[in-house]
Amino acid sequence: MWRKLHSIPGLFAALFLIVLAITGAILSISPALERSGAIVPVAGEVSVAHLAERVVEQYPGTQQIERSPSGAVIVYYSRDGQAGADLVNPLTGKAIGPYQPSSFFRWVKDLHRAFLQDDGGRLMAGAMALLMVLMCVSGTFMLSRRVGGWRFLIKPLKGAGDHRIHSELARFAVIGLLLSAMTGTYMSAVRFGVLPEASGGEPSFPEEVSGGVPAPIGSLAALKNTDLNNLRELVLPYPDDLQDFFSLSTRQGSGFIDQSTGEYLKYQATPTNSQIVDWIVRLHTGEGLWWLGLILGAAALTVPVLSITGARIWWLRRRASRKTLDNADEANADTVILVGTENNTTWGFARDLHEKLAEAGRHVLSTDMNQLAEEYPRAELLFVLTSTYGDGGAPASANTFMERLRRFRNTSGLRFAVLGFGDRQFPRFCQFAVDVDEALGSRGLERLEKVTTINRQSTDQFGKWGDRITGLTGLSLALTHNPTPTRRFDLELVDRADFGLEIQAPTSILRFRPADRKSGFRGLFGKGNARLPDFEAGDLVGVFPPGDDTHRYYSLASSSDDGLLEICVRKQAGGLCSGFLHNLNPGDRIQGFIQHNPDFRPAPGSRPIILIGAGAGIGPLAGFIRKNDSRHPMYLYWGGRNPQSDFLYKPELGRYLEDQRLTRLNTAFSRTQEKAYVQDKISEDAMDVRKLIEMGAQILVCGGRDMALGVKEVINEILTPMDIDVDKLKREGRYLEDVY
Ligand SMILES: Cc1cc2nc3c(=O)[nH]c(=O)nc-3n(C[C@H](O)[C@H](O)[C@H](O)COP(=O)(O)O)c2cc1C
Repeated sequence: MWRKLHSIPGLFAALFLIVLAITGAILSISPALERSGAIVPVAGEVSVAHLAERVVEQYPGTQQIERSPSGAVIVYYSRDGQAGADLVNPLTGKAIGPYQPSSFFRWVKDLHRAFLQDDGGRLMAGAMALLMVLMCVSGTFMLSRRVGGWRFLIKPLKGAGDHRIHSELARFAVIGLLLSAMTGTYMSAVRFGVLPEASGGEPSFPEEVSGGVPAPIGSLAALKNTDLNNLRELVLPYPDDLQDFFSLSTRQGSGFIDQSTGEYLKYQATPTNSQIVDWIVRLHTGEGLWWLGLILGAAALTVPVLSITGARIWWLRRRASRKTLDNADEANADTVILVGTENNTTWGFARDLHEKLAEAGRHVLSTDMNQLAEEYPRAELLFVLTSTYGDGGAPASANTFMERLRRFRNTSGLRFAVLGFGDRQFPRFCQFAVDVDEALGSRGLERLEKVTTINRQSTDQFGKWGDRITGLTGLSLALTHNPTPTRRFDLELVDRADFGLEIQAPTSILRFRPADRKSGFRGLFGKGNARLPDFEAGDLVGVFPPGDDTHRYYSLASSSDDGLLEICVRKQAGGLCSGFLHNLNPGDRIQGFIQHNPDFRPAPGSRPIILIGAGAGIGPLAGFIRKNDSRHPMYLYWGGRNPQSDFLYKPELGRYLEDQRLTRLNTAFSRTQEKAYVQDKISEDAMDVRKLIEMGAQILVCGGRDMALGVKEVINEILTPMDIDVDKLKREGRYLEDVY
């Protein structure tokens, strides 16, 4: 529901909202500009009487003195029958220059208020402000759901690309946008009479005046008692009319002052409702609050980017999940397909299944696993297609599924089959699918087919699963989905550093730069401009060995900002891809693609980070340290075999210690006298490690599975007195693993 509330009005209103936001941002500068040119005396320094006296000396024909919310003082006068207006210095009453409101700002204001139209435009602007309120609220609800609850709204976000930019910007700007939108809506509602205007701020005209000889303006008590900074406007009496009076308006109230006695003839304090309205207008315009104006302006500037990224997210989601599939509704579906995905490839398989089931006459509903309803009253078949992420965990579109499942009622005797998508390169192959299968079974649903796993999106395995389902249900399903091949780019090896040859653990640090394909015009003219795609240390590069269409993932030790793509690769016995990489010479080329892995990153902030790795697992950890420009406390535990042979990144780590990007380095070597593993070093440092965890430290582990298990065991021992365990830290995002 929140998504619909967010995306439909968003798409419709994007263009109008962009105009409102950009004009709002421009207007937000105006109070700050005015303020920077204004002379503002300190409170108590200048009274209205003092100012009026000076002004009248300079402008004998003064009719009105006005003070703008930013502090500029304007005198309206008549001279030789001509009306004029000057900006004056409030300390001396002398002219600064003629008062000429900027025609550019006036035009921008008209565009902002009414799209340069009359009431129709104003109504549209008001409606847009209301839509913006809706978008801010629905967006905040969506974000809270995405991060797992309101408590986590400010925690570091996962994800990459448009999603990440959209959420980060929205989180930064939402309060400012909401404030502008709510105050704008209010102002519009008052303008069109939907809400009543504030009233009762003006006193009635005085019935009687003293009629005495006018006293010098600087001696009038009511004006002497009013500080200039509270002034809004002072209207002077008509010259030589003894029955006329001063009319004074201040922040606190309005009144009429006798020109002879200098006393108030009538006074009315500003009622609370007028004060509230006044504040609402100031909060919207930033008038008199120039710093707030600039903050609101900065927030408004995010709207064009939010609109573009929002539209792209909507479009990609629509294309990927094709929610426009001929979807049955929850009440009528006889077949339900639930999809768990991080990067949407699983949706491609789900779509094929959906279409084939629909062709076979079923009423099919396909949706994300996180959208599981409380019941599907008519459904007989449930298919769950899900990938696995992180260390055997749920992908993004299924991360609240298990919780939702607890509220699910199986009212129609559903039979289910789970199909897991994963990659055997990861130790917990299709683990989430297995967990979902077990959870559905334990909710009393009948298993149509045992959980099936598909390695690397194999079309062949998918087809075979379809054949089995055909046999079990009698529905003819010739499943044929063939995922689109990933876009690859070329890389050229720049240099390599080799380690571990003497101790039978050949490991190399390989650095690549983007390679030009040198085709077409670019190839003909000069070097071309190949660029690395965006990535961070901890992301993965998928590498294709020649003649093989199956990629292998390697964790990245550099980020694209470094200008090079760096990986650390251990040569596996009989390993096709690692063998190929180890045989490369500078100038040789490979093909790869980037797979983002935002779940494996150090958290921002000042809490300590404990990095733990062994062998080639040091790659991404070294990348994190290299990027530690803010000198975040970082502790590295790393295990190798022999310091003379496989001490990877030794010189770099020395430099990082020196310039404090790395706080402490602890190494363990297993093929020396010491015979120590990394977990032994952690165990020796148990007290220190516990203290760091008590301070909120985050732990990142990278390397082989056995090492990761050993480390987990030791950390669990360290945590015992704290009455927590690694699983709890994992749930809090404080224990991350990149294990292979
Ligand atoms: C960072 C990362 C972690 C992964 N972790 C696992 C895992 O633990 N187990 C597994 O079987 N597959 C794992 N995979 C493989 C994906 O599940 C597999 O590529 C799947 O087809 C992706 O489908 P999706 O794009 O719909 O999410 C991982 C992939 C990546 C990029």
